[in-house]
Amino acid sequence: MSAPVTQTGHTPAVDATHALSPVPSAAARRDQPVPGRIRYYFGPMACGKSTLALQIDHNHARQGRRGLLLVRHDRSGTPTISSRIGITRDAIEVHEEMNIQDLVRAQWAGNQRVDYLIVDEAQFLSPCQVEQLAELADHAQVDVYCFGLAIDFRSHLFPGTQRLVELADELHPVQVEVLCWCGLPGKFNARTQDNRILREGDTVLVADTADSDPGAESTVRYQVLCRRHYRSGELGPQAVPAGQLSLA
Ligand SMILES: Nc1ncnc2c1ncn2[C@@H]1O[C@H](COP(=O)(O)OP(=O)(O)O)[C@@H](O)[C@H]1O
Ligand SMILES: Cc1cn([C@H]2C[C@H](O)[C@@H](COP(=O)(O)O)O2)c(=O)[nH]c1=O
Repeated sequence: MSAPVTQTGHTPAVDATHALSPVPSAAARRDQPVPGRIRYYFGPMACGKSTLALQIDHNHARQGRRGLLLVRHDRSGTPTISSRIGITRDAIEVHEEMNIQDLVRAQWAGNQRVDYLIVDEAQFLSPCQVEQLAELADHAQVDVYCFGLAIDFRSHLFPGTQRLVELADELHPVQVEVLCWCGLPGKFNARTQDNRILREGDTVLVADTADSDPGAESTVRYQVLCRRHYRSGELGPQAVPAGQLSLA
């Protein structure tokens, strides 16, 4: 790009500070509260999101930080964050109309500080509730840890996930791979019934990857697949035995 030319035809001396307004000095910045960070940990079903949520809460709480555990539609049907690895904690159910800022304000009113929020099944938050998390991070310095699915059974972003992807400071794919029956890493959460993939239906349908009642007919469940097998609809030879390790 060439330098601007003035009306008199002279090229002005380049002023490196010309275009941008100055950021505050380091000393001035010390007076500014640092905003909280929003982190979104995402991955397919059963990759370990709830386990990670409880681990992060544990590590913060043991250092004296105060957090709130939030969840929407846990598989257990109760307001808990429940990990398939066996650990479970009570949580606050985020109802559809709940204002998360009001929830935190109610804690403040009871003289309880809130340093961080852990939100499991965050894909089910409304975009408006994600905005409320951003407000808490920016104006109340609350750190926000969200855990959830990226895509629904039709392979589209959940609305809550979309807003989180747009607003979060950090996006973290969970590292533990869930394998498709063919051995490739799976990313797609297929909704299945009677050994075939369902492509139509409500976005929200709480169910597990394991067959809760293998004897029963027509159980809706989920199966994690690679893209090729999600698109072709091939569910593999048969269900793989659920647990390889005993938690006894
Ligand atoms: N019996 C087991 N032995 C060891 N690890 C297990 C067992 N059952 C489940 N897990 C681990 O727990 C993960 C599922 O954790 P969970 O937090 O419930 O997942 P998500 O919240 O992503 O659905 C599995 O991917 C696996 O790594
Ligand atoms: C893909 C998909 C999933 N769900 C539900 C099914 C489970 O109850 C949760 C995900 O639980 P996990 O902790 O990640 O295993 O979400 C849904 O309602 N709609 C969907 O499209």
